[in-house]
Amino acid sequence: MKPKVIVYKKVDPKILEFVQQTCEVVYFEELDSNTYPAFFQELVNADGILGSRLKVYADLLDKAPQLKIVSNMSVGYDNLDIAALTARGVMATNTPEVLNDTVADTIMGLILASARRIPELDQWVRAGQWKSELKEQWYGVDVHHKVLGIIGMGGVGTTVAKRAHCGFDMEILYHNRSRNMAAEEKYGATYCSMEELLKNSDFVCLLTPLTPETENLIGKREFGLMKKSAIFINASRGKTVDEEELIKALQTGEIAGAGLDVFVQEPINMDNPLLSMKNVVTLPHIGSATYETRFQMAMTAATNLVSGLKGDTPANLIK
Ligand SMILES: NC(=O)C1=CN([C@@H]2O[C@H](COP(=O)(O)OP(=O)(O)OC[C@H]3O[C@@H](n4cnc5c(N)ncnc54)[C@H](OP(=O)(O)O)[C@@H]3O)[C@@H](O)[C@H]2O)C=CC1
Ligand SMILES: O=CC(=O)O
Repeated sequence: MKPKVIVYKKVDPKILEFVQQTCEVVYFEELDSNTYPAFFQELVNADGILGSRLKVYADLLDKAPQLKIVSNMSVGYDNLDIAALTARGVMATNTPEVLNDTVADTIMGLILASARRIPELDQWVRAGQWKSELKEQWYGVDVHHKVLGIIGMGGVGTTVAKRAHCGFDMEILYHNRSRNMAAEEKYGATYCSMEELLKNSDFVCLLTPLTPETENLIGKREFGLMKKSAIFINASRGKTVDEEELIKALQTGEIAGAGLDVFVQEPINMDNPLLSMKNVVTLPHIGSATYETRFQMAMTAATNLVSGLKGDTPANLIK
C-alpha cells in the first residue's frame, strides 16, 4: 500500500504527479478555516505532510500518530518544533540552497529601492508631481562602494555578499557565531563582532534563522549603535527584530530607512506605523517568490518527502 501524504500548499501539477508515483496524495491548495477540518481528519492517518508555515508543534503531532516526515517548503523552519518531532521519531526537512539567488536578488532590490527611494519616487511621478527639474530633496544615497554588514552569513547571506562585492564594489562586514571562510576568500568579507558591524555599516542586512537565540536580536541598543544614515534590511523573520524599537528608531531618526520583507504579524496589520513611513520599503514576504524558484523549492520538498518515506535519508534532513 502506498504511504499517504498531505500536500497543503498550491504546487505545480508536475510536483503532484511526481509524489503520486509513490504516494497517495491528499491535496489542499491552502489551509484556511474552510479546509482545516478536512486537513485534520486526513492527518490522523497521514505518513507525511508537505507545505510551509504550518506550525507543527506537539499538539498537532498528537493528532498525527502515523506521521513519519514533515517536509517544509522553505529554508526557514521556525514553524517546526524540532525537539517534539525528534522525540516522536518524525523526520523534518527544508529547502536550502535552491532559493539563494532569488532571495539575494530580492535583498539587492530592497537595498536599491530604499537607498534610491524608488517606490517613493514612483508614487511621486504617478501623482503628477514631476513638473520641473528634480530638486535635491529627492536625491537618494549611493549603494556602490558603501559598507554592507550581513548578520547571518549563510547560504543567502553569501549570495548577497557576492552580488554586493562583485557587482557593486561594496565592502562586506559580517557576523555569525562561526567564520565563513568561503565568503572571506571569495568576496573579501571581514568577520567582526556585532557591535563593530553595526557601528560601521551603511546597510545592515539581517539574515539569521529565527531561533530562541535570535528572537529580538536587533533592538533599541542595536539601532542606537547604527549610523544615523544606516538603512536596515530584514529578510529573515519579523521576530528577529524588536519591531516597536525599529519603528521608534525610524521615527526619531536613529536610522535613515528600512527595507523589509518580513514582519512580526504577517499579513501585516494596516495600522502598523511602518506602512505610513516614506523611508520604509515593504514587501509581502516574497524573498523566494518567482515561478522558477518556487518550482525548484517544491521539487526539493517533494524529493525529500518521497526519499524519507522510501526509508532513505532525505538530502535536506534537519538535524
Ligand atoms: N524572506 C524570505 O523569503 C526568506 C527568508 N529566509 C530566512 O533567512 C534565514 C537564513 O537562510 P539561509 O541563509 O538559507 O540559512 P543558513 O542556515 O545557510 O544561514 C544562516 C546563518 O545565520 C547564522 N546564525 C545562526 N544563528 C546565529 C546567531 N545566533 N547569531 C549570529 N548568526 C547566526 C549562521 O551562522 P552560525 O551558525 O555560524 O552562527 C548562518 O551563517 C532562514 O532561516 C529564513 O528565516 C530565507 C529565505 C527566504
Ligand atoms: O521565508 C522563506 C524561507 O524559505 O524560509
